[in-house]
Amino acid sequence: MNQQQRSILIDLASRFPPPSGVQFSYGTSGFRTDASLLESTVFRVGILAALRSIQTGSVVGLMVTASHNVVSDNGVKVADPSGGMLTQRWEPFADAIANAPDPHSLVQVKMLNDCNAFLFLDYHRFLVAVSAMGHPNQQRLVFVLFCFVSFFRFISVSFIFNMGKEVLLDDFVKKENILLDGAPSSEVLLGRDTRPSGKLLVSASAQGATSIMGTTANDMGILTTPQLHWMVRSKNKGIEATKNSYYDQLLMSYRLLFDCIPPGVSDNNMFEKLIVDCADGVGGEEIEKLKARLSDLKIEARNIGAGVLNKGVGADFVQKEKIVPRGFGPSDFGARCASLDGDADRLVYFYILSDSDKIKLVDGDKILTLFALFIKEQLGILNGAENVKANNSYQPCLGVVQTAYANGASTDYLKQLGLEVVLTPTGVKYLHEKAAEYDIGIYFEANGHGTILFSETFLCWLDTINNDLLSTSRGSEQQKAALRLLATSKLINQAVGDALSGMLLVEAILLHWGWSIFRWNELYQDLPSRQLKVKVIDRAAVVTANAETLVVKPPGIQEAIDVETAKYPKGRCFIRPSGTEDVVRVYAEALTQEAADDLARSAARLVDQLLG
Ligand SMILES: CC(=O)N[C@H]1[C@@H](OP(=O)(O)O)O[C@H](CO)[C@@H](O)[C@@H]1O
Ligand SMILES: [Mg+2]
Repeated sequence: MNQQQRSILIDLASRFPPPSGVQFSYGTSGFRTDASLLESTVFRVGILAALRSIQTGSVVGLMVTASHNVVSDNGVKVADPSGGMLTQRWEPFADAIANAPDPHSLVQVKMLNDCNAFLFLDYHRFLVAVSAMGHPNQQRLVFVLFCFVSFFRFISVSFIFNMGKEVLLDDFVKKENILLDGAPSSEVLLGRDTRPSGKLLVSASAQGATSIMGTTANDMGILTTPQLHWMVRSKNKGIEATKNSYYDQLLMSYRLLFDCIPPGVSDNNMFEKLIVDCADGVGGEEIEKLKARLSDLKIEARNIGAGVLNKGVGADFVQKEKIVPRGFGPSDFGARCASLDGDADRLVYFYILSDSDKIKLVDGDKILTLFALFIKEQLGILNGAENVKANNSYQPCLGVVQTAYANGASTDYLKQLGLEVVLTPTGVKYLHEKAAEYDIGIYFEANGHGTILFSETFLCWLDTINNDLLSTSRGSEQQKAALRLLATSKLINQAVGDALSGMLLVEAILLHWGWSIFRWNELYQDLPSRQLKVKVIDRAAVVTANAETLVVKPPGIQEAIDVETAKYPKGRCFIRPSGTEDVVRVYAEALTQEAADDLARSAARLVDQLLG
């Protein structure tokens, strides 16, 4: 980093001093906290995004959102050039840059100032000594001695103080081989959800990004988190990256799936409207845009922005509380309903049970199961095709990825279908990475965040098969199966979980089989479960292993949980530190709701006794 860049950066950074006494950590989903504490962090994440863009020679995204958190919170996360989450390798740097104590510590060796302080002390001593002497020879001697001592002190102090000290940005740039001088132009796409604090924070992040010379910050305005990820991915593939092109792609592929519905499928479900709770977040406005262009699906959007974001509404509320969200009531009994979260990257379905505020939740696990059944069916049809039999050297591998929060009944059901099911730690960065190892990888968190990833190899193979079938048996079920899979790969967001695209795929699959939400929900019965959270002094004291199903630290707690769990038939229980809140989460599952509640409460008590 040259001197000019250094001074621009220090000057800008000093306008965004970090709050005192706050330690930031790039958690499950970037940095998240009270919005008033975040200006310096988003500025610095802007710098990080610019450096990542320079390193990869690609467009990088920066999203200002706190998803399902309360409206006064905000957050920031980076989308890598693939459209996925920031590479985990850069997370320690994200922590370091967010926690650097002052602007100078980003680019300068602060310790030189300490050396100067030592020299000042010497100079002061020198003046005192000289003024006490009468003879000029004595004064000269003291002067020479002063010069010697100061010189050696400067050398040794500089050496000792700077030994092992790092200049954060310079060191990182060197280590990651980022060529700042003469680098090709770099670009960061910025986006935000509807939080009132978002505008100011985006402006700070833009200043951070452009403080790195040659970087352009392109503000995409208010959009859903998955839209920003989709735009980053598209732009890097040379595809137009606008909201319009996003909707074009979604609607075109939905239409293709609609046109491929097998003949004779019951249309019971077809004309019933879908009611969507938009969490009073960004999904509200976006779903209105989608609706305006959708002729084959009736959608009624509620909680589209007039109420308080995420308050008694949204996917997180519905999934955790299992009660009707604000704006819904007994008159909606029997309707097919869905909930998005504040930034529209989570989706759950539900229906209202009669005479109560209770709902039947159709969660991320059920969405995953629906997708898995559909893909499996299409692959089965395709395997029956002569062209595929003739070219059977390639067998696409389908894998399913869940976390420990997946309901045990869903995992059992998926395994019974003969599918390979893998568990990863919580956080889509882990699930996404694992799913990308398959030809077709389906991942979902129980809370409704997930997608289907298709490998390039599989898509090339599918394209060839589809072209062959087009010439030999156009319009056959086999050719339609190939087309359905191709359309699904375009409809479902390949960058990240996306409530809007996920919702269209759910709707297309329900239509494909003529299923109601009740039929879908009957695939398997969820085991009763309970989630609790416990406030602790230091959540980092809890260390887990085996995809968060075992506690390694503090010692003794896992054994105690095991003793409690053994008391309940089909009992399962685990604890883990949250990555987005200052709590330890407790999850329990058992044969009855009462048992699940008891087990969760006993585990929460253990956590409280040991760590509270
Ligand atoms: C139990 C639960 O729902 N945890 C959520 C929540 O993470 P925690 O680390 O549990 O706070 O927020 C994450 C980001 O949205 C999401 O990926 C994750 O699934
Ligand atoms: Mg979200």
